[in-house]
Amino acid sequence: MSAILTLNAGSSSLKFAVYATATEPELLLTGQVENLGPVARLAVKGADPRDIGPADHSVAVRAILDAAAPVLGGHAVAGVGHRIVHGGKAFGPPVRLTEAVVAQLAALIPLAPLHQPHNLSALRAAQQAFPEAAQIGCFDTGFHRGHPFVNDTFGLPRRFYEQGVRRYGFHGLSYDYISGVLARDWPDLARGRTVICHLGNGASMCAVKDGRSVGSSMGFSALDGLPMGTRCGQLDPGVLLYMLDQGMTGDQIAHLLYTESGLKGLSGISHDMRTLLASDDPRAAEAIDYYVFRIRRELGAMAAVLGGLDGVVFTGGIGENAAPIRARVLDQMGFLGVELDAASNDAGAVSIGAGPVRVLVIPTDEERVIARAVAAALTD
Ligand SMILES: Nc1ncnc2c1ncn2[C@@H]1O[C@H](COP(=O)(O)OP(=O)(O)O)[C@@H](O)[C@H]1O
Ligand SMILES: CC(=O)OP(=O)(O)O
Ligand SMILES: [Mg+2]
Repeated sequence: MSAILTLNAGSSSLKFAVYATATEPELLLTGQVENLGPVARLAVKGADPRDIGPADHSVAVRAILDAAAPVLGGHAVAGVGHRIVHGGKAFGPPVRLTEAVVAQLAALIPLAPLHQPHNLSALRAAQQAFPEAAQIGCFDTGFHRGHPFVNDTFGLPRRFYEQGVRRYGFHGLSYDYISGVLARDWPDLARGRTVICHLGNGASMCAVKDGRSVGSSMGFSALDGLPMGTRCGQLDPGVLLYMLDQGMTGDQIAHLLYTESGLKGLSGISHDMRTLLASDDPRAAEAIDYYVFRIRRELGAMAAVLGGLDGVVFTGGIGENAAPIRARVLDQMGFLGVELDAASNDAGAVSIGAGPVRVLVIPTDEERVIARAVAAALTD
């Protein structure tokens, strides 16, 4: 029996899964190295999490290959599926990661510096470990490639659009997975108008109509839209001009916007929502206030884009686990038909709405979307 390995490098975690190859791959093992940085943790399902000390993405890949070895031992790895955050203008559906493709993807590193280099270094590690396996790239931007022009463009001279300066949108593997769950379990909703809130360390929202993305809060890079763990979210471009005028270099600005901003920058305490929720420091409260405010604003904007709302879905580390954040996001949203059932929300139920708009909490599974793509590629 052959196996599929998936590698999903996020900004704060490296998630993996091992499947037995089948059209609907059968999960054998899943886990992640989380909290990448000075005290990273390896959490493999079914085992106690353990601290692995300082770990960047490359240390994490090695820890994952070690952790997966006992399960992989009995199976030949036929394919490795990689989450690739940015596919740019050229890539939508999954592709084989040939050297020519990798060269094009490497050119997109400046557009997703927290992800793209790690996605590609995970590929190199996997090529070394499994030289016979098919290496398949699955793009976070893919789900959004059919965006209508108005949500794909900026108000810049046309040549920038032609060059690829577009609102790509990200977290597409997550939105693809959630849309699949809706189609299976809530078919009426899948045909309707839904806002999916992917609230993880990176965060975005997607307006989905009849199963297709018609708008995303993230744009050209994974900086736009909502404030995130360490990223700023939507910013007046005049602020960038001000920073340049103050003598900051492009690299300094990039570092500030990607790694020193968002919840971390506003609170001065942590990028981690768990820490902020547990803190009684007023700066933590203000960071959360801004986070919630921006999600609410985007929800209203997306309801307008969709021409109404049939469903709201929460997913991602914060969306799935932080009941108080969900409650605050949906407070006083009755004018949109959104009411929260507080008891279901606190109990961690799947369906937490009380009004006409269905409100759901659905754990995302980007790995499964990747594994399905690998399985399909293996039969081509
Ligand atoms: N119980 C919880 N309450 C609040 N926030 C949580 C909880 N569990 C996880 N989180 C948040 O989820 C974030 C990680 O989300 P995740 O989707 O796994 O991240 P990534 O973007 O790296 O894929 C963490 O930064 C943490 O703030
Ligand atoms: C695109 C992005 O922000 O991804 P993540 O949430 O995994 O950091
Ligand atoms: Mg993620």
